[in-house]
Amino acid sequence: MREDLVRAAEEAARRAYAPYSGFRVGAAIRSGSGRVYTGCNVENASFGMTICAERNAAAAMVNSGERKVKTIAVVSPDGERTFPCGACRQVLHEFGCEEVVVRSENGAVSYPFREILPHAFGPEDL
Ligand SMILES: O=c1ccn([C@H]2C[C@H](O)[C@@H](CO)O2)c(=O)[nH]1
Ligand SMILES: [Zn+2]
Repeated sequence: MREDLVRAAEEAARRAYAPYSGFRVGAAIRSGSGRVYTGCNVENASFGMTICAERNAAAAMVNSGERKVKTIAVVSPDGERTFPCGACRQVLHEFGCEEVVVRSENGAVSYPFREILPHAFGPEDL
C-alpha cells in the first residue's frame, strides 16, 4: 500500500519539468476516497514561478473534487529522503494531511504530519 504510493510518486517524478535544477521530484496523494493523485515539479525560466510536486498533486486532488489528503508520498531521484518544503507543508495542512511517506535506503518510511509541521496554522484557527 505504502509502496504503491511510492511507485506512483516515482512515475510522476519521470514527468518532472526540471531543466534548471535537474532535481526531479514526484508526489502521490492518497485522498479521502482512497484515490491516488500525482504531481511533479514544474520549473520556469523565471525561477520563482516554480511549483513543487506536492502542491501540484494537491491541486490535482482539489480539481477532482476532493478535499482530504490522507497520505502523501514524496520521492526525488538521489535516493535521499525528500520532505515537502515549508510552503507545501502549509498547503498540505489545509487539506488535513495525516501522514508523509518518504523513500529511504530501507524502503518507505512514514512520519505523522504533525511531526513535520507542529503547531500548524490552518482553517480551524480562523
Ligand atoms: O519537496 C520538494 C523540494 C523541492 N522541489 C522542487 C522545486 C524545484 O523545482 C526543485 C529544486 O528545489 O525541486 C519539490 O518539488 N518538492
Ligand atoms: Zn514545496
